[in-house]
Amino acid sequence: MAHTDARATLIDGKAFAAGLVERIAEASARLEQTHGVRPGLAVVIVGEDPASQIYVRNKGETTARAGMRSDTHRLADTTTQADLLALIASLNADPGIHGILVQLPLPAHIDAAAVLAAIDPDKDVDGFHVVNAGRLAVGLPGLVPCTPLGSIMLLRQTLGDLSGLNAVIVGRSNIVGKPMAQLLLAENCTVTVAHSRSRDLPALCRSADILVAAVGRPEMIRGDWIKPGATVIDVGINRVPSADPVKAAEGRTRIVGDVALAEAAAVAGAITPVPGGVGPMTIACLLANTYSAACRAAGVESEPFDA
Ligand SMILES: NC(=O)C1=CN([C@@H]2O[C@H](COP(=O)(O)OP(=O)(O)OC[C@H]3O[C@@H](n4cnc5c(N)ncnc54)[C@H](OP(=O)(O)O)[C@@H]3O)[C@@H](O)[C@H]2O)C=CC1
Ligand SMILES: Nc1nc(=O)c2c([nH]1)NC[C@@H]1CN(c3ccc(C(=O)N[C@@H](CCC(=O)O)C(=O)O)cc3)C=[N+]21
Repeated sequence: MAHTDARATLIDGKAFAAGLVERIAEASARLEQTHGVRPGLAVVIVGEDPASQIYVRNKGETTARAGMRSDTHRLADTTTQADLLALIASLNADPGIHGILVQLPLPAHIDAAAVLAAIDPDKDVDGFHVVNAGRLAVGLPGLVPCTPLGSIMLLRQTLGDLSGLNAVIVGRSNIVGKPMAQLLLAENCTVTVAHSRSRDLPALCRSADILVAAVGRPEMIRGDWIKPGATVIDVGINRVPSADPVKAAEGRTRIVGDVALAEAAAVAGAITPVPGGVGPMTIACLLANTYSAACRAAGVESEPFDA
């Protein structure tokens, strides 16, 4: 994309996601007409974490917009691991449910790894099961984590072919950083994964043609860490006090990314804003994964969405 002035292009993830959800809705309707299968997603949330409640509500609304079935299971934070595993077993066995998402984080008394391992890998629409992580690592088809998948779609839309570009990912979590590295490698990028022990992070970031921030620290990445013209994908979702001190005193909050947006936009070629960037893509990709899991269950080839 041409970089003609000092202002970066804002990558409109919200608009891209809306178009994607529309295409998924059409493909889902065709699947239902031709094979009598309506894609079904089950979301399981344990406890009352307010941020999680927002994601779960957004997912429910978007799933309805796509004409899919969406069941939300709200469990008390005192729920035992055994009860949660029993619910997952029943969802694994339910032919009307093609995707299962267990909202993270789980309460401390529950072993999250054991819970993720209990989900049928073919219904693991988060792509967090070791079988799907393994498939991604060796290049086999499988369910790919939604946030990295959505980020790659935005990069391809912005840059086209990613071959040979230097990509730096800040963050090495199993849900964002590591799968993002696998996907960028598959796109023929030269990939560096940075984390809390990395030395001279600003210099590392300045070497990036593609910079992915998945840290969870509000506005940590500054404008002078960015290579002029680089493409920046800000995955961070951080709740901070409102910029207006009166509202802040009332306890009002706003959401910012891991990148200082105004500074970065003066240097980068293109950048995803927060909100309105990667977040809506995560939800759209969750629906894309649910649709493809439903196709697989029905023995049908899924239609591709990566426009
Ligand atoms: N937009 C969306 O749809 C989604 C957004 N998110 C958001 O993305 C962010 C990251 O999420 P997630 O991957 O789950 O987070 P984790 O907390 O699991 O991982 C954070 C990573 O950042 C690294 N890190 C922490 N501090 C520093 C530092 N000072 N310098 C360099 N690296 C550092 C950590 O390093 P180390 O491994 O060494 O500890 C770790 O690898 C969060 O803001 C989260 O809310 C997450 C999922 C979806
Ligand atoms: N099993 C599991 N899978 C997840 O994918 C998962 C999870 N647990 N736990 C929490 C994180 C975070 N996450 C987000 C999804 C969408 C938005 C989103 O829609 N954001 C919008 C709106 C933000 C707002 O204003 O509320 C935006 O950025 O524009 C944000 C964050 C999924 N996660």
